[in-house]
Amino acid sequence: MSENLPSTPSDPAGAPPGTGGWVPDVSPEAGSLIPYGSGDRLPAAPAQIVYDLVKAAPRDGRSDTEDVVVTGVPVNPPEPPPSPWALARSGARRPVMPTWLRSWAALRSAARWFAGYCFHTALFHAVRLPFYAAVLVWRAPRGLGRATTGAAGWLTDAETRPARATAIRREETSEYLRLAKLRDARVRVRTIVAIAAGLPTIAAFTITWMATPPAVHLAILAILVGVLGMLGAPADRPLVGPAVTPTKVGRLTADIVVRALESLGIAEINKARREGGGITFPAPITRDGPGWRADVDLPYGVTVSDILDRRERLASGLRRPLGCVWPEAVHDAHAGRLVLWVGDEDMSAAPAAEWPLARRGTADVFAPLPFGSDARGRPVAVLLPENNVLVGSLPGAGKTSAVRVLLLACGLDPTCEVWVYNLKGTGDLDSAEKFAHRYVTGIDDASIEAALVALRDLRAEVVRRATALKNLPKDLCPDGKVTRALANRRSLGLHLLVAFFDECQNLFTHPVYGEEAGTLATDVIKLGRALGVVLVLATQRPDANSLPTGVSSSVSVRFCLRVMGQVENDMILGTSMYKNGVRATTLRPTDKGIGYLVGATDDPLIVRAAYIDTPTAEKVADRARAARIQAGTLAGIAAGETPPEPTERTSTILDDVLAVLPASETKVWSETIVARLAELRPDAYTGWGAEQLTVALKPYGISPGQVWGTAPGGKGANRRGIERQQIVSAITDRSRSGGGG
Ligand SMILES: Nc1ncnc2c1ncn2[C@@H]1O[C@H](COP(=O)(O)OP(=O)(O)OP(=O)(O)O)[C@@H](O)[C@H]1O
Repeated sequence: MSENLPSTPSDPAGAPPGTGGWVPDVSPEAGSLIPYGSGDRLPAAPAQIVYDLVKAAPRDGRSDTEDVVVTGVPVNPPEPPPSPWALARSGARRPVMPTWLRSWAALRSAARWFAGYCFHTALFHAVRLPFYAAVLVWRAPRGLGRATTGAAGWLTDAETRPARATAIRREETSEYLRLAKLRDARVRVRTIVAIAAGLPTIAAFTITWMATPPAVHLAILAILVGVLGMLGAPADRPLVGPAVTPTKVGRLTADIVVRALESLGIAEINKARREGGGITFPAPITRDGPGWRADVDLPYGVTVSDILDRRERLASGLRRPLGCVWPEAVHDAHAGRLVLWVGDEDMSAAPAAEWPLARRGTADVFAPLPFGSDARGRPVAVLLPENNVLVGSLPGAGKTSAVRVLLLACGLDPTCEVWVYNLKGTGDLDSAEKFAHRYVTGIDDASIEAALVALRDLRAEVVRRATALKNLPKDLCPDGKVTRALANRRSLGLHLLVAFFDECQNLFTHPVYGEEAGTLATDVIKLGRALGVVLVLATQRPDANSLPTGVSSSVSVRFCLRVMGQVENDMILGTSMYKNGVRATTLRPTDKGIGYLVGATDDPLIVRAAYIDTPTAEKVADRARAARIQAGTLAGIAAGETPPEPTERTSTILDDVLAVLPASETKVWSETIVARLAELRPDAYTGWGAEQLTVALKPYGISPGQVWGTAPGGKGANRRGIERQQIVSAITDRSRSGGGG
């Protein structure tokens, strides 16, 4: 009904412009709408509550924080409760335990915060102690003066002096005499008290002074000066200031949201507002995590993408830092439904939530792995089985750190086999050496070739797994895919195998290995999904040349940190994402580790990846290694085994094809060659068809032609095949150019 109702134009007759519209009835029969400006009630309608601020926006100098109240019905939360029972029925029950007591992690985090707070406060004041001392000394004479005047005033009953003066002025002799008598009595008593208390005190003080060493004298003097200094403090200038200045974040109200949306300069919004239609609120603005959430229906014709384009202006309109303002589309609603979440704190400035596995615990790679948190501070996890992950951004936005989170999580599951190819050549992922089966870092040809060999091996592994899975009894593998139960049966070799390729553009753009690598990666992504082989690819150059289309279109989980343009955005996040308002282009250079995550949850989500610094990563890797030693699964490079044989690493498709083409055969059918290749290296070539051979040889400029041959039955035929001489020439060229092999 919210969309079907006229927002405002159907004002009751006679309502002056700017006073009509609809606001929700918050009476127990919630759902009815009250036309404001008329005082009439519409019949109750069982519908969604619509908050319409078309004409309620502040144009009359009201402050932002004031509620918009029209005909006595407030639009902005919190609303005066119509009846406690109605409120209780409709309200969400607050959790019995406070959030910080609901898990050990939360409790630890709260305790850490408190300890940090105390430490900071203590340090803050400790540094200022000399200053405090100087101020106290400066104020002590005034304090002494105040103390003396106060004591003299008390002894002489100074407080009744005005009463006596009044009696004298009014010439009330008897009243004056009564007051004077009273004063004399008081002064007498007070003098006796002063002598009785003062003389022993002075005596005790003198004895102590004479009996104690100079250090104690100093302490006594310091205390005296301190007390006098405090007595001498001006009322408006306290000695000690607060160590933490609380950030006061204003409430998000409908007025503020409307004002911000109006300030975006979107013609349709302003036109709709002028005509009395416009912005409605399908739900009250509520607290959601450490911020406010407003659900907004934009005027007809305005889409959420229009708003996302102007996030910066929106932040200005809301008077909040950019990193606090996170507008989102609601993908299962209409294109004009906006969810605006406004955080109390800039996301990039807020401390990142600690990675739950940073200090203790192991992981289960068949369950979602903790990855980071969303803008609202809710944990975000990524499921690896049946997925592949692509991470992309401009240099330095936090790709490797995001990859490291997944890498260490995989390491913490002793059943998970991890291969790491850091083609950036830095030591960012070095901690993985302690538990990974394969670990290579470098940007030289040898490292890139090693990555290619890994992809070949992965492809062969996929083929092996497919056969292994097919041969399993159906009751063990009802869904035809690798499961935790199958992974636990070590002998089957169906555990999860996750291969990480950081800066994978260096592999895919390699003049010799690039094309084959692209084909292999696409195959592995497409075929390995259900077979427990997962690729995690990170690239800082997401364009058509650096990321094969087969790869960019097939990965299912995508994390895009800051990028420059629409092409890169859609390359990483998927086609039309930019158009749909999922724009990593709006992120700022300071938004390190923050990006859009697509595929891990139903809707794209803005996520801050957990940040694991190098010392912590080393400790996590130690735990991962220990867990593997205990489970008996430490293998490969982490167990000191030698990396794959150099012959294997340097052999290429050219060498293998030449190996199966004896000099006696000048031209051979492609199908014959792949059959021989499968015999030569079953692990690498089983399952290959003539098509794959064509793709694999294409980078070397070799394409099949028509070849006359004889089929097994003895019948001659013309089919597609390869000339041996082409292979020989390609190998010669490669050797001349120093291309390896
Ligand atoms: N989640 C995060 N939270 C806070 N800071 C982060 C986060 N991720 C990364 N950073 C910061 O950003 C810096 C760069 O991160 P990282 O090396 O992962 O970027 P990159 O995109 O891989 O860079 P390059 O493209 O050069 O490889 C880190 O040193 C760290 O200071």
